[in-house]
Amino acid sequence: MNQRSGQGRGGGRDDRPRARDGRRDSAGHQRGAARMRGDGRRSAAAPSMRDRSSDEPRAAAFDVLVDVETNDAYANLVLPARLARADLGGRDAAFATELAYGTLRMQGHYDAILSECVDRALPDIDAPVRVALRLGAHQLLGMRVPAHAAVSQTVGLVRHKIGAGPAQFVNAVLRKVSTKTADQWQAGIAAQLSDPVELASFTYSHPAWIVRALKAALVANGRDPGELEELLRADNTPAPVMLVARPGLIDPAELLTHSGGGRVARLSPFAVEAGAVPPRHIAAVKDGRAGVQDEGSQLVALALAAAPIDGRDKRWLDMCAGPGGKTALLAALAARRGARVVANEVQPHRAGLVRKNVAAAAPGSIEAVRTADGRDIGGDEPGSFDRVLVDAPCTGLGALRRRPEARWRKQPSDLPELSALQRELLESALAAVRPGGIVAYVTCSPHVAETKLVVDDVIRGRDDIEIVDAARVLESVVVDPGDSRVDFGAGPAIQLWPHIHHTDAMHATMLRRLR
Ligand SMILES: C[S@@+](CC[C@H](N)C(=O)[O-])C[C@H]1O[C@@H](n2cnc3c(N)ncnc32)[C@H](O)[C@@H]1O
Repeated sequence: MNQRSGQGRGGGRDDRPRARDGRRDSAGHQRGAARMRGDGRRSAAAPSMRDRSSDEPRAAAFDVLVDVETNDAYANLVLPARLARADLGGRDAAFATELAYGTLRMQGHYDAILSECVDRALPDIDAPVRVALRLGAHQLLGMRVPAHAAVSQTVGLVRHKIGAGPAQFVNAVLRKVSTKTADQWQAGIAAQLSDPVELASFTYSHPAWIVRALKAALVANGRDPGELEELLRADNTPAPVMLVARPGLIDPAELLTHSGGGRVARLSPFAVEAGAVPPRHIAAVKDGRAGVQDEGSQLVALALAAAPIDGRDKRWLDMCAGPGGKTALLAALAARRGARVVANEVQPHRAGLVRKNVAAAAPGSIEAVRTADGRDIGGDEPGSFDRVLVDAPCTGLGALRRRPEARWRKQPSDLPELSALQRELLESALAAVRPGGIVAYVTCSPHVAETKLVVDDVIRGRDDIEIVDAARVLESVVVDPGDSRVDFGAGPAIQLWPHIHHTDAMHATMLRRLR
């Protein structure tokens, strides 16, 4: 799906757009389809952004998109650097961010539309030209940029960055795109799709395998599969930047005063929604008393610390710690009760990031930051830890709101290797924890193959492991149990959802080792 291409003349390079086949002009137009998809966040393109003459934000977005497309770059890493290089701030930075992130999120949707307007398979078009077409399509269909500005500015960009021939081609294709509204394109292509998964995939711009996986995850967690569209829409909605005020180091109220108009969050007692001040400019973030951390990540760490255990509670292990967001929160919690954290990370540079993240940790709350394979710890140090966090490497399908390109990069073929590693890490954690101690198995993915199936496989046939009702533990740590988002399901596992909890879709299963 979304590669409805290659139907044209094929072969030689021809920069003229294909004549439209006229199949869909009168299809029943679905009113409000673009709004329904949650794409583009039109409000991000406020009137002040509608007719910009400056090319700089578009140039920045284009460079980021080319980098992501051709070098597998991460938009959330390259965009801030590119904005800084161009000295873009305020509305220009917001415009460039919406251009880049919105284009990436809705890429599959736009590719399906663009494929109707060109005479060759999209992958056969040079990457920078393909990227420019998507960028233009986003302005035309997902933002309130007037058509003439969207086309002329994008064409000017292509002329400057690539050349006159490609500029002509982009001009012709974008003019064709602009002949229909977003709702008309939606209705026309939707009319050709009878499979509900393919339809959702096109409408909400998610690969079909992810649509299927998210639906299966909703069902496996006792939720109504009818929530799927809401979930897909939430994935297309930019997530607020969340900060954590690390307990004992800074109060949320104080952090709030430095963040320029944010607000305290409703679930994690340590979360603050960032205001106008970029986190990198907040002193407490720079020195490690606070950090950028999704509320869901805070909640699973808080739940691990809150789970009741009998006896000693002195030594905690964070087995997959890099870059150290949860380590820093755990260390702050451990310091309050005289416990110490061992942070482990297999990649040396990520272990370095853990050290940076715990720079402000209370003396003694970090026993060590190690660089080692977590799979060896259970064998090397059996029964040594009272609490163990396995924040396992995963597909990250729970954080699609924050990583706009991730959905196009992940493949179902990633799963077998990842889930094998996840099993081994969990087995090691269950060996490393002492009898009576607790392991939290955490993923930033709700995929059943990375969550329930991993846990089921690892504990199958074992009578020395008890599953803890983590959902009830979580209820005990949230700031306002009366909040409508406090719906953590029947348990025992925690599964958070962007469309319910407004967090990343973090999963946590808690296991107690009985002997
Ligand atoms: C989901 S991330 C952890 C995020 C981290 N807990 C945080 O909150 O900042 C998973 C981490 O596991 C690390 N990792 C992968 N394989 C590992 C292994 N065999 N042993 C230890 N760490 C591993 C990855 O390098 C990555 O840094």
